Order: sequence, then C-alpha cells, then structure tokens
Amino acid sequence: MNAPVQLTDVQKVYGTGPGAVTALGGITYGFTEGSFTAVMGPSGSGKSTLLHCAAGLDTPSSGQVTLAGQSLLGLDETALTELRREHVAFVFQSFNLMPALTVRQNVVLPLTLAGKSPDESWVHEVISRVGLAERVSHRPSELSGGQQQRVAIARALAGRAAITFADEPTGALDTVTALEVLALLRDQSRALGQTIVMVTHDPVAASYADRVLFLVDGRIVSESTHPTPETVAAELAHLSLSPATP
Ligand SMILES: Nc1ncnc2c1ncn2[C@@H]1O[C@H](COP(=O)(O)OP(=O)(O)OP(=O)(O)O)[C@@H](O)[C@H]1O
Repeated sequence: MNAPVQLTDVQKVYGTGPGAVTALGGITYGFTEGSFTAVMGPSGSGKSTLLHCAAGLDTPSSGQVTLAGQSLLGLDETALTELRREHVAFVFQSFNLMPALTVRQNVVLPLTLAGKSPDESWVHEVISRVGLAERVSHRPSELSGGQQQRVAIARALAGRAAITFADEPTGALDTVTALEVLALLRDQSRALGQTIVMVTHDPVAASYADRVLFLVDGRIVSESTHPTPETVAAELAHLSLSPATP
C-alpha cells in the first residue's frame, strides 16, 4: 500500500553535542489517500518539524520520507521543488499571498511558476467554490482575513495537488470565519480526493479532520478517529498532565 505521505522512522535532531534537541524521535506513519489528519501536541512537541519533514521543506537526520510515491532521500533542491510543485499545496497561517497580485493571479501563481497554463474554467470554478467570484480582480489588502485564506484554499485546489499541508490555517481568523474556512478546506479537498495534513492547536479545528495524531516529545503517543472538540481537548489535557516519559 502506497500512502501519498509516508514517514518511516523519521528522526530530526537540531544541533550537536550536549545542546542537541531531538525534535522527532522516530516517526513511522502513512497518511492514506484522501484522508484529513490533524497533528496536535504541546508546544515544542515537533508538529511543525513533522510537517516540514513530510513536505520536504526540511531534511530528516535519519529515516525516510516518501511523497507521492517518491523517496525524498538524496533529492536535490531542484528535484524537491519540482516534486512539490507537481503534487503538493500549502495553506499557512499567514496566507502567503502576493500583495501586488489579484485574487486570480494569486490562485494561478503556482501553476504559472510550474510553467503550466491554467485551465481557466477550473480556475473560475475553484474561485467560485470559495465564494470569491465577485472578487477576482481584488488584491489581498482589499480582502478580509477569511477571504484571504479562501484565496489560499483556492490556490491549493487550482493545481489539483494530491497533497495539502496546512499549518495553523485558521490561527489568524476569528472563530466563525475559522469554522467556515475549515469546512471549505475539508469539503473541497474531499471533493478532489486530496490528502490533508494539518497542524493545529485548536481542538475545534482538529475535529474537522478524520483523525488526530497526538505528538509528545517528538513521538506519536496516540491517535484518535472520529474526533470531536471534546475528545480532542480531553486527550490534550491528559497529555499535558502526564509526567514526561524518561
Ligand atoms: N531550527 C531549530 N533549531 C534548533 N531547535 C529547533 C529548531 N526548530 C525547532 N527546534 C526545536 O525542536 C522542537 C520541536 O519544535 P517544533 O517547532 O517542531 O514544535 P511544535 O510542536 O511545532 O511547537 P509549537 O506548537 O510551539 O509551534 C522544539 O524543542 C524546538 O525548540
């Protein structure tokens, strides 16, 4: 079985000697096709490091990552960039939109950078799906935070990437807007069969996922399926109160 994102005994150690920090202590996990997984855990537990290693934005100290069927071992920066352009989309807390570009131009930017000509009817459809059909010519500064994140979601959908990595996608949004954006991300990605890996601190955000991985000290310590805000919050509270394992 080939998971679109497969980590095998991935370790990440920052620094050397007595000051070295083990951010990931041997993660083995396959994110299955079409799944929506939230990654949670206390501050410093390794969530961002896991996401960065899984997306090929950072290199593990040991172990293996396979992305869209291709091992990242030994790939140079150019090959990694090409692999990401072909198969991966990102949605970040800070939206990462180009301020000088319009909504439409931002949505098609990854395609343009990849040297592909956008499928105009599909671009129009994804912009409509995120509710911004009337705003195609606006620039990010003319949009609310929620609308800017909708642009980022449309951008993630436009290239029909197989995998979306989301890092605190609702961290900068108010509660109501955050829920709308999460529903959009879940429903539209599901319609495309995208695999989503989302780092979040928010139990409500995590409850939109199919499953939640809990990290402590760089290791997966539990996994919950069919999460609800209550079960996620209870597990987090339990983990935060647990004494550190030696
Ligand atoms: N570039 C770096 N150099 C040294 N240590 C680092 C570096 N990046 C992360 N770390 C350390 O690795 C560990 C995991 O960090 P990471 O950012 O992955 O955690 P996190 O769970 O995402 O935290 P948060 O919820 O606070 O964002 C932490 O102890 C952190 O201090």
